[in-house]
Amino acid sequence: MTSTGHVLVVDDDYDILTAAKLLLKQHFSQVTICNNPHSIPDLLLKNQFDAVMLDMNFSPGESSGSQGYNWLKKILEISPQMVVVMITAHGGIDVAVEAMKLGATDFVTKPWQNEKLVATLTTAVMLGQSRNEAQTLRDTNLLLVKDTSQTNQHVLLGTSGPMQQVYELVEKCAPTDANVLILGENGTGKELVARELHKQSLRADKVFMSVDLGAMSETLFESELFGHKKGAFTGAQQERIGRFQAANGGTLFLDEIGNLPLHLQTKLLTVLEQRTVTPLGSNKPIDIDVRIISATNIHKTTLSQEQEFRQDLLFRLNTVEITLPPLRHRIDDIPLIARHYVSLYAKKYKKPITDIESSALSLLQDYPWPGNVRALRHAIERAVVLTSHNQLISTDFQLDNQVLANKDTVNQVQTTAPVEIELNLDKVEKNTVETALKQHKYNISHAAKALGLTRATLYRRMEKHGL
Ligand SMILES: Nc1ncnc2c1ncn2[C@@H]1O[C@H](COP(=O)(O)OP(=O)(O)OP(=O)(O)O)[C@@H](O)[C@H]1O
Repeated sequence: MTSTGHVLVVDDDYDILTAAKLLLKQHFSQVTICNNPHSIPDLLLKNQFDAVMLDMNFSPGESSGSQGYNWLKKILEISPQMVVVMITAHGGIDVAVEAMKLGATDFVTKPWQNEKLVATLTTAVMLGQSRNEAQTLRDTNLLLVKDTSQTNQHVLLGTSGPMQQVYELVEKCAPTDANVLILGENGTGKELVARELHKQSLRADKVFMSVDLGAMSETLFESELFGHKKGAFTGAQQERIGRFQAANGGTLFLDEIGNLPLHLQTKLLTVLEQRTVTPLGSNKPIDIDVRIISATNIHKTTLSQEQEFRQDLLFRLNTVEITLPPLRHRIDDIPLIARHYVSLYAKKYKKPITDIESSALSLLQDYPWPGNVRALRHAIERAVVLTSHNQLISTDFQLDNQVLANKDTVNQVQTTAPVEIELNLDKVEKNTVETALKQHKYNISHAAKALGLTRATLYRRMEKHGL
């Protein structure tokens, strides 16, 4: 049976080469023979071999094997993953052992037994093919890594004070391997910051893998993250590596970490503590080396409650914490971000739009953007698609008037815990008083009026809550 595979046989004895070719071409799709080892570099450059069969001695009377060692070294220099099988004279076991120390994979003795030679080379070709495949995957991965980190889609924009602080933190902790927890409302750019941390880290040329824990079903959690063996559960028809292993050497971004149920938090904690994963259906732990960046839109106060989130896990995840401010707290960034997406979408939809009018920019700056930068980006995309002007104008934007009318509520809702609704009356009262004070810039008369209280009552409540 012929299997795919390209074999190179190098020997100075032409009879050996002819015999090898006659035998091997019945078993492999291509066999190249060569009687002059000086042609090896050129052959390696011009062909993709899966295995090389290499003689040890190339001069009459020579039996030390030193020529074979030198050509073996040369081959591995040019092609480090090459599988080399040495041909040794009968009794030359010591020489063969030495060659294997230098990187040869196996050896055959002359005169060979046909079946043994074919078996040895079949194993060598299979090993060579999987090494070539792995190399191709590594190269492709490297290209993808470069491609995704350089694309315009992933630029973190903003020059406002709050963003400067974010950049500073990113720059400081990116080159360390510290785990980072990124906090912020939906759409504030948490994933972009995670990518930036990876881009500026020592792992930049390795993979950045993102996992949305919020979207992962509980039943799939373990197999997705830790992988599984064939037959580990009904439906596991193939062995599959998990995200931890796939991200090995690189960065694993665990998005929506706050949505992880408590019992799965325990499993994650074990992996982070032990730095190993055990695929489902296996009992062999695999070492992993990944940097963990996690993110959540859940408020820190909620995360800090033991019944919601394991504090030992939180402690592992937030060696450094980066909080992204909502867009309404950095409205100076809106023109820059808006113009960036205008030009991106104008190009994408091939529309001759050059800019955005200043009145439209003011409108965007006045909008509270509960969906933050993601919502701004979508609004721009929609406007670019629908407009018939060369500059976007206010009426190109279909902003939600209700959100605009309740602008202050957006702030209030988003700055308190967005997911957990506070039910403790005392706390609700404190939050409401605090919000009213902030909204009215600590003008007691206005805040009291908004709350339906007299000034004296408001003062009493402020005192009660230590405000
Ligand atoms: N500072 C920024 N500059 C440019 N684009 C941004 C910025 N922040 C966010 N974006 C864009 O907004 C969108 C949402 O960003 P990202 O996914 O990073 O937010 P997120 O906080 O992780 O959101 P979620 O909490 O919903 O997962 C993306 O399209 C991203 O390109």
